[in-house]
Amino acid sequence: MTAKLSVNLNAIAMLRNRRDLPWPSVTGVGRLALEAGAHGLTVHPRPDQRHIRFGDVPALRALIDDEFPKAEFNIEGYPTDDFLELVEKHQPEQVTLVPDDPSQATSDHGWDFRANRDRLTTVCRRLKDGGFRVSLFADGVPDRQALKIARDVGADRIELYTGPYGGCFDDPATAEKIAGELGQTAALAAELGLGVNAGHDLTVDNLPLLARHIPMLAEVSIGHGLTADALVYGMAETVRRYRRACGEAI
Ligand SMILES: CC(=O)[C@@H](O)[C@H](O)COP(=O)(O)O
Ligand SMILES: NCC(=O)COP(=O)(O)O
Repeated sequence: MTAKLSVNLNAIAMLRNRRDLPWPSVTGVGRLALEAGAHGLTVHPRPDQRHIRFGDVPALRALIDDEFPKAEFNIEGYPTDDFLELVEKHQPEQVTLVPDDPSQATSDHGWDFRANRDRLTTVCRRLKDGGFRVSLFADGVPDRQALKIARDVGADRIELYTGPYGGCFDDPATAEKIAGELGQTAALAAELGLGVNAGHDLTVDNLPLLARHIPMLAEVSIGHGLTADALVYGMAETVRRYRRACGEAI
Protein backbone atom coordinates (compact mmCIF):
# COMPACT_ATOMS: atom_id res chain seq x y z
CA MET A 1 0.00 0.00 0.00
CA THR A 2 1.24 3.52 -0.78
CA ALA A 3 0.45 6.00 1.98
CA LYS A 4 -1.67 8.96 0.94
CA LEU A 5 -0.31 12.41 1.65
CA SER A 6 -2.48 14.92 3.50
CA VAL A 7 -0.89 18.36 3.68
CA ASN A 8 -1.32 20.08 7.04
CA LEU A 9 -1.88 23.83 6.63
CA ASN A 10 -1.32 24.91 10.25
CA ALA A 11 2.13 26.36 9.57
CA ILE A 12 0.84 28.38 6.61
CA ALA A 13 -1.90 29.79 8.84
CA MET A 14 0.64 30.62 11.53
CA LEU A 15 2.66 32.66 9.02
CA ARG A 16 -0.48 34.44 7.86
CA ASN A 17 -1.44 35.27 11.43
CA ARG A 18 1.73 37.30 12.00
CA ARG A 19 -0.12 40.23 10.45
CA ASP A 20 -3.71 41.28 10.16
CA LEU A 21 -3.53 40.51 6.45
CA PRO A 22 -4.93 37.65 4.37
CA TRP A 23 -1.64 36.25 3.02
CA PRO A 24 -0.24 33.72 2.61
CA SER A 25 -3.67 32.40 1.73
CA VAL A 26 -4.35 29.11 3.47
CA THR A 27 -6.84 28.18 0.77
CA GLY A 28 -4.48 29.27 -2.00
CA VAL A 29 -1.62 27.17 -0.65
CA GLY A 30 -4.02 24.26 -0.13
CA ARG A 31 -4.97 24.57 -3.79
CA LEU A 32 -1.29 24.41 -4.84
CA ALA A 33 -0.81 21.27 -2.75
CA LEU A 34 -3.85 19.55 -4.24
CA GLU A 35 -2.91 20.59 -7.79
CA ALA A 36 0.47 18.92 -7.19
CA GLY A 37 -1.28 15.67 -6.29
CA ALA A 38 -1.62 15.77 -2.50
CA HIS A 39 -4.48 13.46 -1.59
CA GLY A 40 -5.95 15.69 1.04
CA LEU A 41 -5.66 18.61 3.41
CA THR A 42 -5.37 18.54 7.19
CA VAL A 43 -6.03 21.28 9.70
CA HIS A 44 -5.68 21.16 13.45
CA PRO A 45 -7.59 24.12 14.89
CA ARG A 46 -6.69 24.79 18.50
CA PRO A 47 -8.94 26.59 20.99
CA ASP A 48 -6.76 29.73 20.88
CA GLN A 49 -6.88 29.67 17.04
CA ARG A 50 -3.20 30.57 16.95
CA HIS A 51 -2.88 29.13 13.48
CA ILE A 52 -5.88 27.62 11.74
CA ARG A 53 -8.98 29.59 12.68
CA PHE A 54 -12.40 28.04 12.78
CA GLY A 55 -13.23 30.63 10.10
CA ASP A 56 -10.70 29.03 7.69
CA VAL A 57 -12.60 25.79 7.54
CA PRO A 58 -15.55 26.71 5.24
CA ALA A 59 -13.26 27.92 2.41
CA LEU A 60 -11.15 24.75 2.61
CA ARG A 61 -14.28 22.61 2.51
CA ALA A 62 -15.48 24.55 -0.55
CA LEU A 63 -12.05 24.22 -2.23
CA ILE A 64 -12.22 20.44 -2.00
CA ASP A 65 -15.88 20.20 -2.95
CA ASP A 66 -15.67 22.58 -5.90
CA GLU A 67 -12.22 21.83 -7.35
CA PHE A 68 -10.86 18.55 -5.95
CA PRO A 69 -13.82 16.31 -5.19
CA LYS A 70 -11.63 13.21 -4.86
CA ALA A 71 -9.46 14.81 -2.15
CA GLU A 72 -10.11 14.34 1.55
CA PHE A 73 -10.41 16.86 4.33
CA ASN A 74 -9.01 15.75 7.71
CA ILE A 75 -9.75 17.85 10.77
CA GLU A 76 -7.72 17.08 13.87
CA GLY A 77 -8.26 18.26 17.40
CA TYR A 78 -9.38 17.76 20.95
CA PRO A 79 -13.10 16.90 21.09
CA THR A 80 -14.54 19.99 22.80
CA ASP A 81 -18.14 20.87 22.02
CA ASP A 82 -16.90 23.68 19.73
CA PHE A 83 -14.67 21.25 17.84
CA LEU A 84 -17.44 18.67 17.44
CA GLU A 85 -19.85 21.33 16.20
CA LEU A 86 -17.22 22.56 13.72
CA VAL A 87 -16.73 19.12 12.18
CA GLU A 88 -20.46 18.42 12.09
CA LYS A 89 -20.99 21.68 10.24
CA HIS A 90 -18.20 21.22 7.69
CA GLN A 91 -18.21 17.47 7.19
CA PRO A 92 -14.56 16.44 6.80
CA GLU A 93 -14.02 12.98 5.40
CA GLN A 94 -11.96 12.15 8.49
CA VAL A 95 -11.92 13.42 12.06
CA THR A 96 -8.74 12.75 14.04
CA LEU A 97 -9.13 13.10 17.78
CA VAL A 98 -6.01 14.26 19.62
CA PRO A 99 -5.69 14.48 23.44
CA ASP A 100 -4.20 17.97 23.46
CA ASP A 101 -4.35 20.26 26.43
CA PRO A 102 -5.02 23.85 25.21
CA SER A 103 -1.70 24.98 26.71
CA GLN A 104 0.38 22.50 24.68
CA ALA A 105 2.77 24.01 22.15
CA THR A 106 2.09 21.10 19.81
CA SER A 107 0.80 17.53 20.02
CA ASP A 108 3.19 15.38 22.00
CA HIS A 109 1.37 12.17 22.95
CA GLY A 110 -1.42 9.86 21.97
CA TRP A 111 -4.56 8.98 23.93
CA ASP A 112 -4.45 7.10 27.18
CA PHE A 113 -7.12 4.69 25.95
CA ARG A 114 -7.76 3.07 29.32
CA ALA A 115 -8.36 6.38 31.12
CA ASN A 116 -10.46 7.88 28.31
CA ARG A 117 -12.50 4.86 27.28
CA ASP A 118 -15.89 6.30 28.33
CA ARG A 119 -15.32 9.76 26.83
CA LEU A 120 -14.02 8.29 23.58
CA THR A 121 -16.96 5.89 23.39
CA THR A 122 -19.41 8.79 23.62
CA VAL A 123 -17.56 11.00 21.15
CA CYS A 124 -16.85 8.25 18.62
CA ARG A 125 -20.50 7.17 18.71
CA ARG A 126 -21.59 10.74 17.99
CA LEU A 127 -19.11 11.04 15.11
CA LYS A 128 -19.88 7.61 13.66
CA ASP A 129 -23.61 8.40 13.81
CA GLY A 130 -22.74 11.50 11.80
CA GLY A 131 -21.06 9.37 9.14
CA PHE A 132 -17.43 10.37 9.80
CA ARG A 133 -14.33 8.22 9.57
CA VAL A 134 -12.72 8.53 13.00
CA SER A 135 -9.03 8.23 13.72
CA LEU A 136 -7.50 8.36 17.20
CA PHE A 137 -4.01 9.71 17.89
CA ALA A 138 -1.98 6.90 19.44
CA ASP A 139 1.50 6.44 20.84
CA GLY A 140 3.78 4.05 19.00
CA VAL A 141 3.68 1.50 21.80
CA PRO A 142 2.69 -2.04 20.85
CA ASP A 143 0.08 -2.35 23.60
CA ARG A 144 -2.56 -4.76 22.31
CA GLN A 145 -5.06 -4.06 25.08
CA ALA A 146 -4.92 -0.30 24.52
CA LEU A 147 -5.38 -0.76 20.77
CA LYS A 148 -8.29 -3.07 21.42
CA ILE A 149 -9.94 -0.27 23.40
CA ALA A 150 -9.35 2.08 20.45
CA ARG A 151 -11.14 -0.43 18.23
CA ASP A 152 -13.92 -1.07 20.76
CA VAL A 153 -14.74 2.61 21.31
CA GLY A 154 -15.56 2.71 17.60
CA ALA A 155 -12.51 4.17 15.85
CA ASP A 156 -11.83 3.25 12.23
CA ARG A 157 -8.16 4.11 12.37
CA ILE A 158 -5.36 5.19 14.64
CA GLU A 159 -2.88 7.91 13.78
CA LEU A 160 0.51 6.93 15.13
CA TYR A 161 2.27 9.81 16.89
CA THR A 162 5.67 9.92 15.19
CA GLY A 163 7.24 12.80 17.14
CA PRO A 164 9.89 10.64 18.87
CA TYR A 165 10.77 9.09 15.51
CA GLY A 166 11.08 12.46 13.77
CA GLY A 167 13.11 13.80 16.69
CA CYS A 168 15.99 11.35 16.24
CA PHE A 169 16.87 12.41 12.70
CA ASP A 170 20.59 12.52 13.62
CA ASP A 171 20.64 9.08 15.25
CA PRO A 172 19.96 6.29 12.71
CA ALA A 173 20.12 3.45 15.26
CA THR A 174 17.44 5.04 17.45
CA ALA A 175 15.34 5.89 14.40
CA GLU A 176 15.49 2.24 13.31
CA LYS A 177 14.47 1.08 16.80
CA ILE A 178 11.52 3.47 17.04
CA ALA A 179 10.43 2.66 13.49
CA GLY A 180 10.39 -1.01 14.53
CA GLU A 181 8.13 -0.23 17.51
CA LEU A 182 5.83 1.87 15.33
CA GLY A 183 5.73 -1.05 12.88
CA GLN A 184 4.79 -3.50 15.65
CA THR A 185 2.07 -1.14 16.88
CA ALA A 186 0.72 -0.77 13.35
CA ALA A 187 0.70 -4.55 12.85
CA LEU A 188 -1.29 -5.06 16.06
CA ALA A 189 -3.74 -2.33 15.07
CA ALA A 190 -4.20 -3.85 11.63
CA GLU A 191 -4.76 -7.29 13.15
CA LEU A 192 -7.56 -5.74 15.23
CA GLY A 193 -9.12 -4.29 12.09
CA LEU A 194 -7.95 -0.71 12.51
CA GLY A 195 -6.51 1.34 9.66
CA VAL A 196 -3.19 3.05 10.33
CA ASN A 197 -2.28 6.70 9.70
CA ALA A 198 0.82 8.48 10.99
CA GLY A 199 1.93 12.00 11.64
CA HIS A 200 4.13 14.48 13.45
CA ASP A 201 7.61 15.59 12.48
CA LEU A 202 7.65 13.46 9.34
CA THR A 203 10.00 14.59 6.60
CA VAL A 204 10.98 13.60 3.11
CA ASP A 205 14.06 11.94 4.64
CA ASN A 206 12.40 9.90 7.37
CA LEU A 207 9.29 8.77 5.47
CA PRO A 208 10.85 5.90 3.46
CA LEU A 209 12.09 3.99 6.54
CA LEU A 210 8.75 4.49 8.27
CA ALA A 211 6.86 3.24 5.22
CA ARG A 212 9.08 0.14 5.09
CA HIS A 213 8.18 -0.69 8.69
CA ILE A 214 4.47 0.05 8.20
CA PRO A 215 3.48 -1.53 4.89
CA MET A 216 -0.21 -0.96 5.67
CA LEU A 217 0.27 2.81 6.23
CA ALA A 218 -2.88 4.44 4.83
CA GLU A 219 -2.14 8.16 5.25
CA VAL A 220 0.45 10.56 6.54
CA SER A 221 -0.42 14.13 7.50
CA ILE A 222 2.55 16.46 7.29
CA GLY A 223 2.85 20.16 7.97
CA HIS A 224 5.97 21.49 9.65
CA GLY A 225 8.68 19.74 7.63
CA LEU A 226 6.75 20.01 4.39
CA THR A 227 6.18 23.74 4.84
CA ALA A 228 9.87 24.24 5.60
CA ASP A 229 10.75 22.42 2.37
CA ALA A 230 8.17 24.44 0.43
CA LEU A 231 10.08 27.61 1.32
CA VAL A 232 13.09 26.14 -0.49
CA TYR A 233 11.58 24.11 -3.33
CA GLY A 234 8.10 25.61 -3.74
CA MET A 235 4.89 23.86 -2.70
CA ALA A 236 4.29 21.93 -5.93
CA GLU A 237 7.80 20.42 -6.10
CA THR A 238 7.72 19.71 -2.37
CA VAL A 239 4.45 17.81 -2.61
CA ARG A 240 5.91 15.71 -5.43
CA ARG A 241 9.00 14.96 -3.30
CA TYR A 242 6.84 13.84 -0.38
CA ARG A 243 4.63 11.72 -2.64
CA ARG A 244 7.75 9.97 -3.91
CA ALA A 245 8.97 9.51 -0.34
CA CYS A 246 5.63 7.84 0.43
CA GLY A 247 6.39 5.38 -2.37
CA GLU A 248 4.36 6.83 -5.22
CA ALA A 249 5.95 6.25 -8.61
CA ILE A 250 5.70 9.76 -10.03
C1 LIG B 1 -1.76 15.73 15.75
C2 LIG B 1 -0.55 16.31 15.19
O1 LIG B 1 0.53 15.82 15.39
C3 LIG B 1 -0.64 17.50 14.34
O2 LIG B 1 -1.94 17.89 14.10
C4 LIG B 1 0.17 18.58 14.93
O3 LIG B 1 -0.15 18.67 16.29
C5 LIG B 1 -0.06 19.88 14.25
O4 LIG B 1 -0.35 20.86 15.17
P1 LIG B 1 0.61 22.14 15.33
O5 LIG B 1 0.73 22.71 13.95
O6 LIG B 1 -0.15 22.98 16.28
O7 LIG B 1 1.92 21.69 15.86
N1 LIG C 1 -1.14 14.82 12.26
C1 LIG C 1 0.16 15.37 12.09
C2 LIG C 1 0.09 16.57 11.25
O1 LIG C 1 -0.95 16.90 10.73
C3 LIG C 1 1.27 17.39 10.98
O2 LIG C 1 2.28 17.32 11.94
P1 LIG C 1 3.64 18.10 11.59
O3 LIG C 1 4.14 17.56 10.26
O4 LIG C 1 3.32 19.55 11.49
O5 LIG C 1 4.55 17.74 12.72
